[in-house]
Formats: sequence, structure tokens, C-alpha cells
Amino acid sequence: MDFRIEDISEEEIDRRLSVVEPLTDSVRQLVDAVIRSEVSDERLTAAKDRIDEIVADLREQQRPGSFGTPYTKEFIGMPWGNAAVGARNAVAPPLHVRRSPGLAECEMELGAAYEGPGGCVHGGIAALLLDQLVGEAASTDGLPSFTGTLTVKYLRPTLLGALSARAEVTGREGRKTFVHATMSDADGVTVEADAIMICPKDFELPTGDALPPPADRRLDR
Ligand SMILES: CCCCCCCC/C=C\CCCCCCCC(=O)SCCNC(=O)CCNC(=O)[C@H](O)C(C)(C)COP(=O)(O)OP(=O)(O)OC[C@H]1O[C@@H](n2cnc3c(N)ncnc32)[C@H](O)[C@@H]1OP(=O)(O)O
Repeated sequence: MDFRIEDISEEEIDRRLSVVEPLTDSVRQLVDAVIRSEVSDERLTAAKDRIDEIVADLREQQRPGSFGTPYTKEFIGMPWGNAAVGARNAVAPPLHVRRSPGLAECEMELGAAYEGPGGCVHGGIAALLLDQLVGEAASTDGLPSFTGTLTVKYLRPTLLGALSARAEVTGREGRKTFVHATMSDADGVTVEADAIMICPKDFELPTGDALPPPADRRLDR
């Protein structure tokens, strides 16, 4: 796992986000446009050539492997490549998660890129997003928890569109945290999930006088 420290200020985080968030949003628009475009084959081929040029330009300087999650010394995380919340990842809707102790909530708009059955959210996408949310709820005390078991129950089809999701810690037992989560549309819950989250036994968080206590750590941004 990549837990590198990149000690930048909150102002610098904001500055970087102000550059990459609009870029990532444009890529999301591109994905949606490709799925739904009805222009001619010639225009589709011309679009491919223009996109290939942009890819070659961005590849001039690339970091090796994935983005990872760098942390500042104040323990603010930057999970910008994350598949559910990543500010640089057009695959992520992205979720903008609100956290309070034992609770994680968000609203989202899922469009054509998240389709499974026609007009409906893909079951794997619902599981992905709820997995992120249970991880965030379980980690609100500042200690990391990884998903051990995630059980997902699809109650009825989730139509693409405006949705909300919520995860709440229901119990703790040693290194295990139990979390219940739901995804809902305007008519109520469509998917529910139960997770057993586990803080790995050999996992050591960085320590030191400079670091805030676990409860004050902001594990992501
Ligand atoms: C520099 C700073 C660093 C900061 C770090 C911050 C971190 C980020 C924080 C917050 C942001 C939120 C991010 C959310 C992301 C979304 C969530 C995911 O997608 S997570 C990825 C998918 N999950 C995996 O890849 C897990 C892979 N599995 C493992 O790593 C291990 O198997 C693990 C940790 C799950 C358990 O390993 P063991 O060795 O610690 O566990 P043992 O000691 O054997 O068991 C402990 C207890 O847990 C139960 N247990 C073990 N495995 C279980 C399982 N799979 N399901 C249910 N229970 C299990 C056991 O029965 C035992 O229970 P008994 O104490 O006896 O009651």
C-alpha cells in the first residue's frame, strides 16, 4: 500500500484541486458523450485522433503505477486516484462524502457511464460506492478499516439519476467494525449492504509529536 507523505499546505491542496477537478469533469463529459453520441462514423474517428493527441501529451510526464494516497504531515489524505471519490479519476462519480462520527453520507448523480441493466445502475457500481461509504464510516475515528466482508442486497432496480447513500456504524468488537449502508432514490431504499470492516493487526499508523491524535485526523480530502 502507498501511504507516502507529501507535505503541502491546505492552500496548495486547494490550488491543485482547482486545476484537476475541472479537467476530470471534462473527461467525465467525454465518457458520457462517447456513450451517447450519434454523430457520423467519420466524426467519431476524427474524435479518436484528437483524443489520442491529448493522451500522448499527458503521457509526456507520468508517475509510475497508480496515484496512491499521499498524506500531509497534518494527516490530510489526497485519494485523488480512488475509484469512488478520486478528484483525478473520471471513473469516480465522484462521491462528495460528508462525515461525522460513525456516519458517512452523500448524494450523487449517476448517468449513462454507470449503466447495468438498461436504464438502471450496474450492481457492481452500487457495491463499489457502498464499499467506499462503509470504509469511510468505519474510519471516522481516524483509524483505517478495510472491508473484510460486504453483503449486498438489491431490493429493487436502481434507476440512473439522482441518488443518495448513507453508511452508519452499528457496532464494534475488537478490531472489527460493523456497518450498515443504503442507497436510495426518491422513493426510498433500493440497495442495502452490511459490512464487517477490519483494522488489520499489523497495520501501524505513523506516530510522532507532529501528528494529530487519531480522532482529529482527516483521512481524506
Ligand atoms: C500514512 C497514513 C496511513 C493512513 C491509512 C488510511 C487508510 C484509509 C482510511 C479511510 C478512507 C476510507 C477508504 C475506504 C476504501 C473502501 C474500502 C475498501 O475497498 S478496502 C479494500 C478491500 N478489502 C481488502 O482488500 C481487504 C483484504 N483483506 C485483508 O487485508 C485482511 O484479510 C483483513 C485486514 C480483512 C483481515 O486480516 P487480519 O489478519 O487483520 O485479520 P485476523 O487477525 O485474521 O482476524 C481479525 C478478526 O476479523 C475477522 N475477520 C478476518 N477476516 C475477515 C473477513 N474477510 N470478513 C469478516 N471477518 C473477518 C476474524 O474472524 C477475526 O475476528 P475475531 O477477532 O476472531 O472475532
